Amino acid sequence: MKNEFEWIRSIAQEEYSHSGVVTGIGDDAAVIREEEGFDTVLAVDTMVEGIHFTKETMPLEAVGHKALAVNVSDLAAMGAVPLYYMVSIAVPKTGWDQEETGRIYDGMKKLAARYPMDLIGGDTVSKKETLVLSVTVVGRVEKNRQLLRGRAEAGDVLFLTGPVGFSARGLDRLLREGRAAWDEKDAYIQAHQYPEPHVRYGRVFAESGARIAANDVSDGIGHEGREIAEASGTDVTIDWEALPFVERFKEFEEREEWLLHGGEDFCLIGAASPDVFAELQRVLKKENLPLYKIGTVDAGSGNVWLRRADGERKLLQSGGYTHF
Ligand SMILES: Nc1ncnc2c1ncn2[C@@H]1O[C@H](COP(=O)(O)OP(=O)(O)OP(=O)(O)O)[C@@H](O)[C@H]1O
Ligand SMILES: Cc1ncc(C[n+]2csc(CCOP(=O)(O)O)c2C)c(N)n1
Ligand SMILES: [Mg+2]
Ligand SMILES: [Mg+2]
Ligand SMILES: [Mg+2]
Repeated sequence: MKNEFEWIRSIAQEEYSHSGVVTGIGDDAAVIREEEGFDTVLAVDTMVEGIHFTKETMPLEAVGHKALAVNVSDLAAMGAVPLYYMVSIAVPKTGWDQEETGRIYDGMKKLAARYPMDLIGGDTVSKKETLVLSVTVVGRVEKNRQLLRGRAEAGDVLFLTGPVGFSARGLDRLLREGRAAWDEKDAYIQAHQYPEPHVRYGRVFAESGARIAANDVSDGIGHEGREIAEASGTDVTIDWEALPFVERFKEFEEREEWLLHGGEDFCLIGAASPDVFAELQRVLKKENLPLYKIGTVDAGSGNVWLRRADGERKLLQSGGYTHF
């Protein structure tokens, strides 16, 4: 077994992909240098064993993948390019070994290599009972091009960059069946275990320079739609029948819960004028990236409405996972 310092050396990268790393792992803090013309974007999200995953719902590589992915997703929601990450890991004194924590890092490194992102630091501590993994990410976006939640206006199209409800449907099965449900070919299990952050969408939105509101879907479109509505001083209306793949959920009693409040989907929900939406759809189509119109932004004050095929609207109550 390696001691704490040998272990840190073992997870450190041998070289960095970005020349902006002035000082990486091995000193009191990291030093990075940003280029002219860009703003730095920072986010941190934490995954806690027993709350965000268990050893039955997630392979350890997936825990690493998802801990980084949920953070990259916040960068995507700001239109940023992912560059660097830092990892704080609190490992229980019993029940976890170094081979297992190594697999969490393998999952993070595999995802990081795709962008690429460099691991430039972190922290290692022990604790009782459950593992806690906190990832801080650093990205950059062209000056003043960041995407914000508060940019929606009445008359806008409400859109989604991918399906929702898949992760919640996968989790439902994982909580009942545990490892027996792990299946690389099952889209719902994969959506829960290996969410794909929508970085490319965020970049297309930011590069367009158009007025676009965006938020990533960690807590369900009911919640994220409300955040856009509140920040923009509007209402939003979700058309139930327009939700991507809604027909696959017809037979399930939990369909509203999964699609509207399930969360952990990590696609983007956003708003843009009808003209901008049509142009984005055209540009994204060339890259085989779908963009779904799921509703409208209306004059109002932070409400979320759900509209059925017959046009009937009902106010959507708050839902989704809350920690307090
Ligand atoms: N404990 C905290 N201290 C300081 N700021 C916080 C804290 N928790 C959240 N924030 C800030 O509040 C804002 C919203 O955070 P929140 O975590 O809800 O967003 P998110 O990461 O998009 O959602 P999720 O955590 O569900 O993925 C962000 O600006 C975030 O930095
Ligand atoms: C074992 C297990 N039980 C329940 C869930 C569901 N869950 C946990 S946190 C969260 C919202 C996003 O978290 P945050 O607000 O911290 O971003 C959701 C939907 C899970 N993933 N694993
Ligand atoms: Mg957060
Ligand atoms: Mg977010
Ligand atoms: Mg987040």
